[in-house]
Amino acid sequence: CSSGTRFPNGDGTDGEYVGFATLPNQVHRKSVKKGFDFTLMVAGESGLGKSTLVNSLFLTDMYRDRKLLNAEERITQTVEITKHVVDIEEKGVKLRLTIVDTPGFGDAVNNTECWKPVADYIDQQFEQYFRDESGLNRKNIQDNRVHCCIYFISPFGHGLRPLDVEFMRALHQRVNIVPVLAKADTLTPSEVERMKNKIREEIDHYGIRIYQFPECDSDEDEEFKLQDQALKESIPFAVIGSNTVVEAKGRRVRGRLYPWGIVEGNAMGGPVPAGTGTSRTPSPSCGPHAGGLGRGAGGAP
Ligand SMILES: Nc1nc2c(ncn2[C@@H]2O[C@H](COP(=O)(O)OP(=O)(O)OP(=O)(O)O)[C@@H](O)[C@H]2O)c(=O)[nH]1
Repeated sequence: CSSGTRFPNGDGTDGEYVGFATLPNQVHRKSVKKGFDFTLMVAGESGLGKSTLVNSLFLTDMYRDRKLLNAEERITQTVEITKHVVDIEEKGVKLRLTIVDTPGFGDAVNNTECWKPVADYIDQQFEQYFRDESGLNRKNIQDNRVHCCIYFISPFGHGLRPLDVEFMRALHQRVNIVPVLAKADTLTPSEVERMKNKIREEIDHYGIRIYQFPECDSDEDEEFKLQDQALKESIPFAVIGSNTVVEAKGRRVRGRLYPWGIVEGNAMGGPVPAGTGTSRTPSPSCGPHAGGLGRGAGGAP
């Protein structure tokens, strides 16, 4: 027995079916029309390339308000929590993406509770959303809750620093943390692997709860399952950011130009040998495979 009804068209043919079976379609249509809100936060020690990566991820100059000459110079130190909003549309689906850039910590003489302003900011957004949801006008609530925090870990240490542990432990109950190994172009592939292992061990050891990717559906095909597995195993992702566009083999790419070659900073390319060295570029740099292969036969810095 079905509760649905088929409304006939004017010409006597069967019309649109209306019943609860159409609910998923209705919800889908409504959500697509309304668009989605997503807020991404970047946090971590000062100078690890947070602002740069945000800029390179979205292929835009999110810091154009900073009054300096060009994009590279405009990335100056972030001294307060700043918010940038971009409206993105892909195949008719709208996304209002908010990036929250937080001041890097570690510069001050006393770094005690340096995580506090960030934790307070996240709490305030929750409280605002809760207030809006409890209010009368619930139709047009702006969701500013922080959905994800990309946490930058220094490539220059030997794993997590005490401040990293403190910071992530202060945030892990509040937000989904995705740890990344910053400036991966400064490490060789084996160094990247070693650092990743160390960081994974320490995350476990200190009981830090990072974001867990959802389980893959059992009916997915094998290739997808393997990709999914590789993605999960490559956490913390190694990342490389760049604000400058460089030319490599006739292609203009966002990358970092070194005396021995180019490290491509976008999630797009394969190897782009440049100059006389046999350097290679990681591909893709913003994803799990970013291995930081910047050092070529031309010599390390
Ligand atoms: N080698 C290398 N350098 C990078 C990378 N990303 C950024 N940089 C450089 O690192 C410096 C600091 O970058 P920012 O993006 O300002 O760093 P931040 O983490 O936002 O710094 P704060 O504003 O102090 O929090 C700049 O000179 C960047 O050009 C990277 O992937 N590799």
